[in-house]
Amino acid sequence: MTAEIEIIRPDDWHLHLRDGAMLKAVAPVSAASFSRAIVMPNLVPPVRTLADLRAYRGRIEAALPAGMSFRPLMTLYLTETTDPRTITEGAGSGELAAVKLYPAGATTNSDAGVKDFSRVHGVLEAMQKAGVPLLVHGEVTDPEVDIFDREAVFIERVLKPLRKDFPGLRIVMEHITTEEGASYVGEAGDNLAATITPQHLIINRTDIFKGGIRPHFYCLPIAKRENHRQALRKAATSGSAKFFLGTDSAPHLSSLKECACGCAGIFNAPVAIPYVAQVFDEEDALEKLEGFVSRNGPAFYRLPVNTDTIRLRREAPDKTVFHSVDAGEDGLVVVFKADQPLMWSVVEN
Ligand SMILES: NC(=O)N[C@@H](CC(=O)O)C(=O)O
Ligand SMILES: [Zn+2]
Ligand SMILES: [Zn+2]
Repeated sequence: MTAEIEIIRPDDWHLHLRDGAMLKAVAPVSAASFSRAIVMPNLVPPVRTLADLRAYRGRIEAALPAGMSFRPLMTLYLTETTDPRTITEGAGSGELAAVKLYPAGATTNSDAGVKDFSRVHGVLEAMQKAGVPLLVHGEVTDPEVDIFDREAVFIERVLKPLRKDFPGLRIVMEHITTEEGASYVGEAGDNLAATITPQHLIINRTDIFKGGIRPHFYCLPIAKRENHRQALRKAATSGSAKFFLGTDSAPHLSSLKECACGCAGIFNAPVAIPYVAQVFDEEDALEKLEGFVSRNGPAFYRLPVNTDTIRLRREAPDKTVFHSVDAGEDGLVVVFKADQPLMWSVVEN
C-alpha cells in the first residue's frame, strides 16, 4: 500500500567523505538526502590540525554542485600529540564540531590513533571544558579479544573508566552494534549518546555469509547476532533522544572490497534514508522516524533542527534500485544491497 510522510530534512551524524575523486563522487550523494553531516577525519594522513580541517572543509565545499546546500560539520582526529589549545581555538571559532577517538589499529585508517590514553588527558580536559563532544570508535584492539566481543569489552575496559575520569565530557559512542552498547547508552546520563547505522538495523552476522562471503556487508564494528540487531531496532525506534542516525557510509572501491583481504566499510549514502524508513515502518514506529533522523542529533550537538522538509513515499515495492557510484578512473563503489528494490523512496518536495 502506498503511504507518504513528510519529515524535517535529516542530518547524518557519522559520514566518511574521503578525498580526491572519491570525495567528488560521494559528496553530492549525501548532500541530496542530508542537510548536514559530521565528517570523519580518517583521511591518510588524518585531519589533525585546524589548518588541515579548514583545507578539508574547502575541498568538500568545492566537491558540491553549485546551489546544493550542505553543511559539513568538521572533526579532528585525536592523536597522542593533539594540542589542547587546538580544541579551545576550534571550539571558540565554531569550526570544530567534535573530536574522533580511534583506538590505534581498530579500523580503516586508524594507525595514528591513541595507544596510551594517559597521553590525551590534557586534550580531554580541554574538550570537557569547552563542551566539545568526543566521538568514539568503541572497539578494543587487543588481538586476544574475539572480533564479535570487541565492543562489549571496550565499554568495560575503556568507556567506563573514561567516563569516570571525565564525568562532564560529552561522548557519542559511534555505530553501536550490540545489546550491551544500546543498554549502556540508554541507561547513562545525558552526556552519553550513540549513533546507529542503517546496516546494523538490517543485517546480522549470518547475512555476511549467506550463500558465500559478502564483502559489501563487511564493516567495523562487524554486524553481530540477531538478538543484537533486535536490540538496536528497539533503541532506534524507542523515541529516546540518545539515539540518532549516523550512516557510517564508508565508500571503498569495489576492487578493494572484492579481493583476498577486503577493506571494512559499507557505502549506503544513496539508500540510507529509504532503508531507515523501511525499518521504522516494519517496527510500526514511523512517528518516531523524525526524532531519530532529524531531531535527536541536533539536540545532542546543540544545533537548531533544519527548517526544510523531505517527503518519503512507500510503494510496494518501489522500482528504484541503486547499483554503484562511479568514482572516476579508479573504479566503482558498490551501494549497500545493490540492485535490491527499495520499499521507500525520497520524493522531491
Ligand atoms: N566502518 C568501517 O567499516 N569503516 C570506516 C571506519 C570506521 O568507521 O570505523 C572507514 O573509514 O572505512
Ligand atoms: Zn568506526
Ligand atoms: Zn565510520
